[in-house]
Amino acid sequence: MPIAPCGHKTLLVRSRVLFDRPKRYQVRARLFSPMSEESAYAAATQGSALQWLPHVLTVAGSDSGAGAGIQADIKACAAAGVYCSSVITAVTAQNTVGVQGVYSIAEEFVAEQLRSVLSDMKVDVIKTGMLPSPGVIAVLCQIIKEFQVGTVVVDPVMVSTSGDILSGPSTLTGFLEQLLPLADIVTPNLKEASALLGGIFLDTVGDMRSAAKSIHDLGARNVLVKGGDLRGSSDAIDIFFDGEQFHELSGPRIMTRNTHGTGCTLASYIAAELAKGTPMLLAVQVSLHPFCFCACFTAGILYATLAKQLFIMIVGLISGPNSRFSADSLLLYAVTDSRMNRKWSRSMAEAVKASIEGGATIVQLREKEAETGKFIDIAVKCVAICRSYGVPLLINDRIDVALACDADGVHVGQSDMPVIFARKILGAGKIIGVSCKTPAQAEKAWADGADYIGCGGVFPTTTKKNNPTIGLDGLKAVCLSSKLPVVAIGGIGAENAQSVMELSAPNLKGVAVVSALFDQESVAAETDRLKSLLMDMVMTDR
Ligand SMILES: Cc1ncc(COP(=O)(O)OP(=O)(O)O)c(N)n1
Ligand SMILES: Cc1nc(C(=O)O)sc1CCOP(=O)(O)O
Ligand SMILES: [Mg+2]
Repeated sequence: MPIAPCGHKTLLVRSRVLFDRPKRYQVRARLFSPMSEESAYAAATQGSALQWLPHVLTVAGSDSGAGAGIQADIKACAAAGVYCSSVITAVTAQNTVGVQGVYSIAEEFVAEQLRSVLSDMKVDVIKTGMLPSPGVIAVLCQIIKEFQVGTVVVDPVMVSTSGDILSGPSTLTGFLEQLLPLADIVTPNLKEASALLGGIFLDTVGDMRSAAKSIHDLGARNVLVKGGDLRGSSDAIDIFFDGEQFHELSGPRIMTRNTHGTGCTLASYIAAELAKGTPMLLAVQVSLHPFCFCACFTAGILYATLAKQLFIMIVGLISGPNSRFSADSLLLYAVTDSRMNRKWSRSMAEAVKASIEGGATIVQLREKEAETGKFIDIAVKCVAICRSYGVPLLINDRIDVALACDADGVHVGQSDMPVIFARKILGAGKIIGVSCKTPAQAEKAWADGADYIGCGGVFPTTTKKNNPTIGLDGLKAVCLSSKLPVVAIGGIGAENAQSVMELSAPNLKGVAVVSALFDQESVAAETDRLKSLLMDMVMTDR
């Protein structure tokens, strides 16, 4: 299909037809992460669909048993929905018990593999694993600089879980002087952190904090010291340090010796999240989260690896499009109201379908009156409708209902189930939104693992009783302090949407609306009207 250089909208819409890309990436590329016209054209005409996909390049050793190394990295990225290319630095004869042999690849051939991939494909993140020689580290660092790779995740693999040496002491200088200064995050376990710091003894969480700071001082921008091996603690505690703040990420320890490959899997999952644009701390939290809610898996790093890989694959497969939240879907957020449906004599299913046909980009079932059985009944129908259109459906307040109907997530308020517990129950694959009226609430939402913030009431509303109005200033304060995407709510319609979207806050992604869509004769027509206005605002914004 020939594509002529043309206006931005047309080009992107056409290029969307060319590639059978997952819907979330279509929307992102089309609306919110516009490439320049030239690069969109180049991608559409020269490149493959790979140009559009988040892409991790793993530079690591092959594990014949496939529990760790390159094989684990590829599986973790696949489970996270991210393309993974691989540069092999060593071939190991290995199983879950130990390493029987290592054959290192010459640095020249590692360089050749790196150049092959980087000269052809857009790589978002390089993740490093086993780097068997100082020469391999040197060529890797040189090529990272040469190709200006955006993000580097360093898993400083030195000794396998079984105790076998994978990178000898000769590589230490390379790690310290060349690789760590390029690292956006480094993920040592206790032994590796100790080795990087000249063999110091790490025995307490306090030691882990000091180690994280010292490794940060060596040049890594973020450090995750994994405490799975820490003695005497009932919880597995990891310390994350971003140069300013420490975060203690803890979860109950699993008593297992089956830890082969855990480090590779975690670092790859973090790399995959970063490739998708997830902010650093959230990427780390999400990578630890999938394992929190199941009795067999815990936050922390002592997991049974094979079961863990299986689990993340299952999460990836069964949760499908729900597992990855795109902030772009907040553009026109339809929040239902059954009283309005009764007034206009339509069923919830009819209302939801009409809002999607009018252009709603996400739907929330806000059901304040129905009994649980009835709510689930309605929700099951609406999930089926939304899924058939590829639009996420969230459930207001009720985590149990969301689970029962396999909704894409929930929206909770400050007096509903706290985000941290909702996340534990729902896992990383579901979307969690939380209402925030203040910067402090926004900060907590982020730390607790929410995906987005609903902020209002921006204007007075009659839909929700006794709802304090925070105004445009209140909305702006929350947006400016929030690391999460924000959707504005409360009294918003076609007449004032522009004043909301004009706030110069890049994380303000859209408007959530009840009455201006559902207390109307034609839901589809009103949704379409508001959607067109929002689209125009987004387009002119660029
Ligand atoms: C997108 C969005 N933002 C805010 C809310 C309000 O949630 P909450 O404060 O829990 O109030 P109720 O909706 O439960 O009455 C929302 N529902 N959606
Ligand atoms: C459900 C809800 N939450 C709000 C908040 O401020 O958190 S305002 C609101 C109701 C919004 O309805 P309408 O679009 O009809 O004004
Ligand atoms: Mg609520």
